[in-house]
Amino acid sequence: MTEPQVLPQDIIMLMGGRSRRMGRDKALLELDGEPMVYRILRLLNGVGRPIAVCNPEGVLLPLTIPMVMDHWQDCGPLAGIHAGLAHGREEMALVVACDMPFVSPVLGETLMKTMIKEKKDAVIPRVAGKEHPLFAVYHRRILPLLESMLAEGKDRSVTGFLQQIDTLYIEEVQGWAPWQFAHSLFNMNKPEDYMKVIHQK
Ligand SMILES: Nc1nc2c(ncn2[C@@H]2O[C@H](COP(=O)(O)OP(=O)(O)OP(=O)(O)O)[C@@H](O)[C@H]2O)c(=O)[nH]1
Repeated sequence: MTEPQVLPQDIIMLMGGRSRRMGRDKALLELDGEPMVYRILRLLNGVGRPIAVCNPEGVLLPLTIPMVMDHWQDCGPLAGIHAGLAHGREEMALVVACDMPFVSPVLGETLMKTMIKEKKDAVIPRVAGKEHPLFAVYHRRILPLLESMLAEGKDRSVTGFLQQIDTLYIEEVQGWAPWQFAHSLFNMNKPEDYMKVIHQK
């Protein structure tokens, strides 16, 4: 059997959130008996080299991938992107939130190839005007700006940061219906989102 080709990018799996709205750790939510963190790693197998970015309470599951902590704790996903990029090896990284049950390797590869072709700082999917910066590709050269923004502490929103870098938005994937694009970016914040996924799958 041939091994999947690993593309030259890191995969930064964000799992350092507090899951307050969900009421329990989103990384551990199960679908068909499989915790989300394992599911995402399986779905994205071959798309890059994964790294998990956690909080100090850590992960209650054994992971065979490198795990790092945020340098700025409780500062949200932007701090997780920073930690992942700082520990990454490659020039680019695909960021993925741990609460996205339908992530697509095809979209991951499309974002990366677009990044290589267009030479941007970030390539972000956008569906019906809504940005999805937590399934997106970022270039390592954004690190210094990211660090100064986190250190300054005024605006730690990912969307605020995207306005300061050279960001390209992609609004379709060749050969995909719009619903497929939206579906692959669905994320779960509240128990009702999780219930919807369980009942609709
Ligand atoms: N490393 C890291 N990841 C984070 C942090 N905050 C959120 N995330 C991750 O970012 C993704 C989206 O998280 P959110 O839903 O915005 O935040 P959350 O804290 O998990 O959930 P809420 O408490 O309900 O807002 C998930 O994968 C989280 O694990 C953080 O401070 N550090």
